[in-house]
Parts: sequence; structure tokens; C-alpha cells
Amino acid sequence: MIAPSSAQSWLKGGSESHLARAISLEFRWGRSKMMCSRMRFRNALGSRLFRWCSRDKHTSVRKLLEVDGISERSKLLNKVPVLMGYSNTQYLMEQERVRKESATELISVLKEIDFAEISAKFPCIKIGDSSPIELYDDSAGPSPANVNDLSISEESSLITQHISGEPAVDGEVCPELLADATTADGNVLDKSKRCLPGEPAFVTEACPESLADATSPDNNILDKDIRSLPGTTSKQYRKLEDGGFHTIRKLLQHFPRTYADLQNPQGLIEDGQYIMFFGTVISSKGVRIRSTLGFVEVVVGCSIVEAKLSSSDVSCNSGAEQKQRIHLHLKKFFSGQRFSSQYFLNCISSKHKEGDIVYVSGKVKKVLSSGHYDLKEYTIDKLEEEEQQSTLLDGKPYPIYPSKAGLEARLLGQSISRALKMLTPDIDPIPPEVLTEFNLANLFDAYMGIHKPKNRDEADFARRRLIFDDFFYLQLGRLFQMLEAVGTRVEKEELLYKCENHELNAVGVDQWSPLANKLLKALPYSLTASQLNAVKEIIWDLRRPVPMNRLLQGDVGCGKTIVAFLACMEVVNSGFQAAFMVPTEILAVQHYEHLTSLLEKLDGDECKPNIALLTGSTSTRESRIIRNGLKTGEISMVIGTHTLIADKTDFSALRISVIDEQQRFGVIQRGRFNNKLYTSSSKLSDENTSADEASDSETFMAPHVLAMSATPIPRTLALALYGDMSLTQITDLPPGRQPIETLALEGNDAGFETVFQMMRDELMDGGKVYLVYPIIEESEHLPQLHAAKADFDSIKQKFEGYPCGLLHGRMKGAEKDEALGSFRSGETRILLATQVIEIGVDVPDASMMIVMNAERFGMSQLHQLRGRVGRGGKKSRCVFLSSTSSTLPRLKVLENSSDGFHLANADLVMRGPGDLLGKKQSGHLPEFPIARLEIDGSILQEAHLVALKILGTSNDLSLFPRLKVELSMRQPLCLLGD
Ligand SMILES: Nc1ncnc2c1ncn2[C@@H]1O[C@H](COP(=O)(O)OP(=O)(O)OP(=O)(O)O)[C@@H](O)[C@H]1O
Repeated sequence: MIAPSSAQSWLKGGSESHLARAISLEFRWGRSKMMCSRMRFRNALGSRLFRWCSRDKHTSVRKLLEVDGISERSKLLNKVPVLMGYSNTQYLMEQERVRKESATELISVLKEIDFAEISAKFPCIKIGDSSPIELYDDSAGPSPANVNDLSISEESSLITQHISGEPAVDGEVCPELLADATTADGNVLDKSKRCLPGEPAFVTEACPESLADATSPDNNILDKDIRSLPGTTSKQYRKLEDGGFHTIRKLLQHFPRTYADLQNPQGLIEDGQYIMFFGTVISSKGVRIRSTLGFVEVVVGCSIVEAKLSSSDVSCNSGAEQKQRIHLHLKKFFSGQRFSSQYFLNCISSKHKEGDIVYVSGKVKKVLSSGHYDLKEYTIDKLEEEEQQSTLLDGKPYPIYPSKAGLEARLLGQSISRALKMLTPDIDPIPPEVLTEFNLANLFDAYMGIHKPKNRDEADFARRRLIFDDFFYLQLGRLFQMLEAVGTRVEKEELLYKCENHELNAVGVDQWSPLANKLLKALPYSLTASQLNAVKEIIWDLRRPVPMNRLLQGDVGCGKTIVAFLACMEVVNSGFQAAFMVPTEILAVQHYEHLTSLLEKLDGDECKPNIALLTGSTSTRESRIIRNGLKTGEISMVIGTHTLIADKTDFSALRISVIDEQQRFGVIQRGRFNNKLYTSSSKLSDENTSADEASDSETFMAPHVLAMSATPIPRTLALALYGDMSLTQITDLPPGRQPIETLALEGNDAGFETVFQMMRDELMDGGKVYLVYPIIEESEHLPQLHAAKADFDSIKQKFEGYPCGLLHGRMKGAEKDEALGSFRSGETRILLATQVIEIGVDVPDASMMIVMNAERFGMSQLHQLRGRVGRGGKKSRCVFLSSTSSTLPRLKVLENSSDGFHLANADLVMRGPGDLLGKKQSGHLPEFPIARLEIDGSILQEAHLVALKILGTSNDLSLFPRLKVELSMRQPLCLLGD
């Protein structure tokens, strides 16, 4: 590309030929920059020439052009084409357009110019450094059908690079392109051999070595750089890379969001409906309304099946099916002088030709004449490739891709098609026997089937395999990491055995330790069946020679705490220690009080273990005493917050760590806890201070981990299901529980009136009410939010006679305990609180909860909050008040679901499973949520079995080198903190 200054340099010569050359250069520069708009060319060239001519030193030019005054602009412009050898501007433009269409001519034009000479003579002339300016969103990109869509700047820069022998500026060029450009007969660029879009010829002819390379079995095609994708321009590569598609795998894993049935809508089309249509372009024209406004209208004709038709509308009637022909009008307006020129509008409208088969989607708006509709906010895609058209004709499902990073669907679709062509049937790293055994598609067929299915069944079969892969590599990775961490072969086998055998291994109550048995007997209730099974299973695990890593999952209020207490007592009874870590001080105090009150009921003082509470609010003196007690082994069990993982807290013989509401702790925190525990245990063995008779290896063993969660975050959920954690579920609720009546209301005057009336009724009925607020104090920035402190007085007034309490995170530990204690004892009947009560707070007779501005909380949070009521025998109610009516539907979901697992699943789908093998805790929106645990559980199970089978055959995957490579490609085998 030639910089403008070059033209000025040519002008310095002052001769006619120099001037012609200058104009020629200027024209090319101007055209490449301006997409050949005649108007802009004239303007730009005219003003530039004028500037030159008006300068004194360019009198010679003026003379040459015979322009007398600078006002005679049009005269000057008419001279220019003549000097360039054309009769007038119109003709010049016409000729140049023809030139543009012929790459051969273009080369000859460019070859006329001796770039080396220009560069040498005029250092100010830079070759190939200007990027083309996009004047409008050419979303379609270079059309596969028309290679000339490549901008001249791009093409000329490629060729220029070749001629000047300089490296590519804009990206790699297929070597053949350059080779071809230098052929002796020159001047002709064989398009069939260029790396240009939509040219399959390239794949087979032009770059055979690159294809051979890609298809070589020992070359991992999937992890090839995206730039190995054939038939793609450097601009497209850049776009793909910017969209995160750095490898072929990334591209192929951009799965269709859905498939469209290649059938147009049936029945009545209503205004405002968002509909997809397939049809044929009937016309496409550009209309200039005035000098600054124009539009392009594409009319698409479609056949739809109409139920009730007037006879005039019916164009064909095949049996019972009546088809109606409708016309969709797709209009795009352009404003501004530049974009409303007829030439420009014609350029745009020519993109759609009569007879093109297109796929359009958008919002339908009826127009006056029957059978005609405007399509608003539309997208239009041409079904260009033969296979796409055959998709339409054969009634194959048509994949619809989710948009990504602003990449146009068409480019994505094309690139995926090209990537598919690179694949070979031997890309699958999973052994074929496994595929046969589990009835899985081969990976090659799976990619083909998901992107180009012949029918829905094929797409489903492919999807199944791809979901399998997601789960399989996840588990293979986790198990591989675990096996790496375990020393001996026996331990590895033991571990695999544990993972493989999910049958309930239990230790009967009669074999429990005396302490656990005594606690069980001291309970004021009987354990439910699943609570009992959970304890049996955990105790069985505690007696295994490998550390337990178990998740105890059960809905809010199902009674997990007592299960964990019993497990702790089992360990404490053998002289080991237990640590119980909770996320809040309130919860630590509650658990401590609960356990001590239960232990008080035990017969005989001699067996009562020494329990301590250690939180941030514990005084320094007391903390020192507790820490000392833990170090010496005097204290058997400690309940506390994350102070338990502080460096200075040491244990003498820690054997179990319970992490309550474990999703509240980050991966690193939990990892620190585990490491700490392990260190403590090892230290202990060095010092030989163990009171236990266990063998050395047992003493060295890392402590058991029992994590508890009511609403696992997606990451935990996925890990628990088939990661390295075993899962124990409590599936029933204690007897006498009644479902919580849930109501979602808009928090307007009427809504509040209803709620306050319900509250009055509840209080009169002897109930206790939580009022939950999103913030403590009113905020200027968020005036719509209700605040706990601000509402305190008005609630007190409104409910005179019913004492109110206040509980929020900014209160001191003792104040919080007091507020909760008063509510528990019934001293206060209304508790205004923030989300500090969200987890674990247990006031069994609290019977009503009202959540203000409920949309501010996440679904799982709301489920947890709701779990604070309905923990006793009294019928409870929960009201979620939304700030606006628009946020109400989301809250309504909670009206119908009281299943934390289901809600966590909904979260999983919304947030994605997160980076399961990394340290990233939070989820992210998935590119394509291909797997749903709710429905894909069986695939998950199979994947788990296959992973175990493979690792059972070869612990270090040495017998499956391709799987090992695949695993490392998918997930770096970084060790988790936990
Ligand atoms: N089998 C049972 N029968 C009757 N009540 C029970 C039983 N098990 C537990 N409870 C009581 O149910 C209430 C809730 O138990 P707990 O606090 O252990 O629930 P949780 O599962 O930890 O709930 P959250 O996830 O909300 O913390 C407590 O008051 C507890 O004493």
C-alpha cells in the first residue's frame, strides 16, 4: 500500500507522466482506504490535489492542469481522469471497479510500479504498513464465493511483500501464494492455489504439505494452532484468535447452541415474535432517500404452514398441509453522506442475490399488506456451501452457534467446517474397546455429528460422547493427581478400590465406639434412616487405612451436624483429636453450645471429652490456653472459625477435620487446613507423643476430611459427584417437618401490607419472625434497598408489644451472641438481620422469614436463608419481596422448588462447573453448557468407571500415552491446594 506522501513526491517531478503516476497512486491508496466509494474518492482526491495546486511551489502542477483559480474545483476533478487516460470520472470509476474484480489485472497494475525503486528514492514511502479502514461493519467478511472480497490493501500488501521480499506484515501467507505470484509468466495469480476463503482447492492442491502434516496420525490435529486452518485470511485468523479460538480444538468445541429444524414456523405468526425462517431472496435493492439517508431492503420469500388461510393466500395445497407464501422485508438504514450514496447502497445490496437460499431470524412485525412482514433486529445468513444447502433440502438439523466475542456466526460456521475437514478418523485417544463397551461414538464421528448431524439422533449420540469426554478427563485428571500423591502401590490400589466401590460399607451401631454410642443414646430424638446410614458409612471410612475425603451433603436443616458430631466422637474415643471448622462465629458458638449441652447429658464424667471453642473473639489469654491444650492433647475437640488454620494452632493428634459449609472456604483455605493437619500429624509422629496404639503408618496418615454442605457450589458438586471425594447424602428430613410455604411478592405498598398482615398473624400465633435485609444501613447510592438498622424503629412501632432484636455483621461477637440468644429464648420475637444468619443458624421455633429486596441474593443464598425456618414442627412461611416486578419471575422459581440440589444444579448450568482442576473457585458462563448433571448423571457414572478402569490398568497412564497427552492438553496437572 502506498502512503499519501508518495503521491506528493511524484508530483514534485511536475511532468504529466509524474502527475498521472501520482494520481494513480493516490487513487489506489484512496480506493483501498475507502472501499471504492466514488463520492469519497472524488472528495478525497479532489481536495488533496487542490491542496497541492494551491501551494505556490506547485505552480507547475497547476499549469499542467490549467486550473486558474482554486475555486474551480470541479474543473480540476474533471481533468484528473483525463490525465489518467479516462474520458471522465464515471468511466474511471467503472474501469477501476472492473480492475478490482480481476486479480490478474491488479497484479499487472501493481507490477508496473517498481516498489523497490520507489522505496529507494522516496524513503517516506512505506510499503505495506497501512491497515484498511473498515467503513461499515462488513459482518459477512470475505465471501467464500467471491475471493475479491479480500480488500485490495490486503491483497496488494501480500503481493508487495512477495515482490519486495519482505516478511508478511499482516500475518502468514500460504507460501503457494507467493510462489505462484512469481511464476515466469507472472502476472496471473492462480486463484485455485491461493489461501483464500472458501476454496477447498487449497486443501487438496495448494498446500499439500500442510494438510499432510495436519492429518499425520502422530500429529495432534486438535491442538494445532488456529493458523493451520486452511482457507482463512489473516484478518479472519486475527478475529478467531481475538475470540479465544487459538487452537482447532477450541474451535471444534464451540458447539451449536441448538439446531433449527429446517421448517418454517407453523400456524399464525404474531407481532413481536422472534422467529427463524429459511427462504429465498426475491430482491435486494438499495434506495437513496435523500443525500444523507438511504436503506437497503432485502425481500425474502418463505413458505409456512398456515392453519387457517384465506383462499387467496394459498399458493399450494398438499393434502392436509396448507402452505402459505409470506414475504419478509429486511431493511437496514444508512445515514450520512458517505453511506447513502447509491453506489454504496448498491454495493451492500449486491451481497444478496436473487435466488440465494438464506436463513434469517428476527422479530416479526406485521405490515399492512397481508402476507408481508417486517423483520426487526434481524440476522441473515446465506446458506452458501453445498452441504448447507443439502442440509436444507434433506431436512437435516441446522446448527445454530452461540455468538462469541462479536464473531459473526458465518465466519464461525465456515471455520468449523474447515476444521472438520482437517480431522482424521484416528484422532481419538480413548481405546476403541472402551468405546465399544460403553457404546460411545468415536471422537471423529462425535465432532462431525455435533456440527453436521444428519439427524437429531446423530447429534444426540455425538453430544453424549462429548459430555462423556468432559466428565471423563475431569475424573481421570483428579484420580491421576490423587494416585500421584499416594506413595505405595498398595495405597494406590486401595484408593482405586474405594473409588470403585460405591456400595454402602457400614459399621453397625453395636460396633461404634462407646463414646459415639453414648452420644447417640443421649440425643432427644432418634436419627433418621439416612442420618444413621451416614454415620455408619463415615465410621467405616474412618477405620480404613487411607484418609477419608468425604462430602456430607443434605438439604438445609436435615441434621448434618449431629452426624459430624458422632464421627468426631468416634475419633476422640480412640484418643485422637477432632477439629470442626465453621465459617462464622455465630455458628461456632451455636455448635459449641449444642455439643456441650449434649455431652452434659452423658452418663459418667470420666468419659466426657474436653471440648473448646476458638474464634476470632476468643480472648488472647483464652486462645493461648486452648492452643496449648490442643498441642498437649488435653483438648480432644475444637470448634472454631478459620482461626483453626492459623499458623500458631498446633494439634497433638489430629485425626479428623470437619469443614462445615465448606463452600464458604476457598480452595486455598481448605488446602491450608489440610496441609496444616498433615504437618501436625507428621510432627507428632516425629516426637513420638501419640497416645494411640496405631501403627506408624497410621500416625503418618493425613487426617480424614469430612466436608459438609447443604447447597454445594457447582465446583464442589461436580467434585463430590465423581471427583476425588466420596459422597454421603442425607435424603430425608427429621420427622414432623412441614414444607415451608414460599411466596414471592413485589415489594410495593400492597405487597408490604400483605406481608405485615401475615407477620401479625404469625406473631399472634406464637411464632418468631426473621426480617432479612440486604444492607445494614441506608445507602444514598442504593435508595431502593431496605436496611436493617434503618427499619428497626419503624418495625418496633408497627409491631408494638413484640420485642425486636437486631443482628448484623458489624456487631461485636458478644453482641451477636446476645441478639441470637434472645431470639432463641423467645425474649425477642422479631429479629431484623442481615445475611449473617444465612448459614447454619438454628432456631427451631422460628416460623416465618421475610427477605427484603430478595433479588439481591443468589438462588442458593435464598434457599439457605429459607432454611432458617421450618426447622421444628411448626408450619413455617417464607416471603421473598422483590424490588420490581421484573425480578419477580426468578424468585418464583423458589416457590416451586425446595430442593437445594436442584437449585445448585440450576446454578451449575448458569455458571458452569468452574475450573475444576484449577484454583479458580467461581464459575463462569459456559460457552456451551453441553452437560447437565440433572440429566447426564448416567454418563458421569460411566465416565467415572472408565477413568477407574484405565488407571487401574496403568496407574501412571504409561500404557495410554495418547490419553496422557490429551489429559495434559485439556488440563494442566496442577496440584490443588486441597
Ligand atoms: N433426627 C432428628 N430428629 C429431630 N430433629 C433433628 C434430627 N436431627 C437433627 N435434628 C434437629 O434439626 C435441626 C437442624 O439440624 P442441623 O442444624 O444439624 O441441620 P443442618 O443439616 O446442619 O442444617 P443447615 O444446613 O441449615 O446447617 C436441629 O435443631 C437439630 O437438633
